[in-house]
Amino acid sequence: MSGRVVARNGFPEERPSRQINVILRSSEPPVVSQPQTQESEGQQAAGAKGNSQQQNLFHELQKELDGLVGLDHIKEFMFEIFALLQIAAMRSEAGLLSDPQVFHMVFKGNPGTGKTTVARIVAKMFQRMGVLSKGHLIEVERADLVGEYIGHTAQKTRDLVKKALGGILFIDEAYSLARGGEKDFGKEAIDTLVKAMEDQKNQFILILAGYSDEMDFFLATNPGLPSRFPIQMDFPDYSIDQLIQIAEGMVKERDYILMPQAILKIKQHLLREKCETEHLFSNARYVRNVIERSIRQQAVRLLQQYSGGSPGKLELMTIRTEDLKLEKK
Ligand SMILES: Nc1ncnc2c1ncn2[C@@H]1O[C@H](COP(=O)(O)OP(=O)(O)OP(=O)(O)O)[C@@H](O)[C@H]1O
Repeated sequence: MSGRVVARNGFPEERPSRQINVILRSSEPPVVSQPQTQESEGQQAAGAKGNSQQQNLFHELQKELDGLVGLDHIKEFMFEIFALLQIAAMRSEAGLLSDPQVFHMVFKGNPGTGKTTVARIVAKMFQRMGVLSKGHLIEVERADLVGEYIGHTAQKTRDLVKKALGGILFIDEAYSLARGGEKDFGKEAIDTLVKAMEDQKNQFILILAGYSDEMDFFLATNPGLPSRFPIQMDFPDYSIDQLIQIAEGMVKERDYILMPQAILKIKQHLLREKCETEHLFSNARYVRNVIERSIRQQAVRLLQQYSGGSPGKLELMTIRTEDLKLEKK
């Protein structure tokens, strides 16, 4: 057994007990540090400081990912990549081959299941791990890629790929590019993207996102595509308990608290709403809207209740059942 402390999601804890240091750089794969006998003490100290800053940034992202409710398979996947890159560095130190992998992905799931949030974190983590040079996310949809005349689409798409270099190009509802068939300009966008994946290999990551069934159909009807996207991730709907956990996390990070009766009321409402709207239910985004609306209602209530005076700190933090406006919008 190694002495590494492994967190719940599989990543090493912040202070690993083993002796190997991982250097996380912005444009190269992580490398394993070796004792540098010729380096001056000053250089070593500066290097160690930079390395520990990089590691801290990486651990912050790791915490952000771990802080997301559920999504265990995605947390495990990120650890796989982390392990792969460390071992790749060790292999090249040992003179062994370590081919770069293809990281283009398909994210499948209903609205509000965390696809964009995860993509944003993955972009930054990949930058820290040396897979991407910048780690930004460019989020687009059909209208951003498709133009109005022949040649316009290819130009628009190439411009967006250029913007995404060093980061992730995230295409929401990617299947809408295929909706008009062969004659539609969407086809031109797909062809341009495929060409960019060849020409700018390893310079950006493409993530196609959308509803599961539509994504499956899109991939099945474009036979050239599936093999270009070796990583497919499912984002399942959150359970009611997970949605409540998400709600509690959202109020906590905004310095509010939900009264137990308010939690119960949200729970009952979510059960009803989820059942009625099925795959249109927007999961964590729905919860976020409920919370933000309640915060506005609480402000109105407090202003009316304390006209002239100021509510105490606890009152400023508390969201009560009367602050929840949960009727259909
Ligand atoms: N697991 C989670 N834990 C905490 N918050 C979450 C989680 N998943 C999503 N959220 C929050 O829900 C909101 C919507 O998430 P996000 O935009 O990532 O969903 P999406 O799947 O990309 O939706 P869409 O497909 O409609 O664009 C964001 O505020 C995000 O922070």
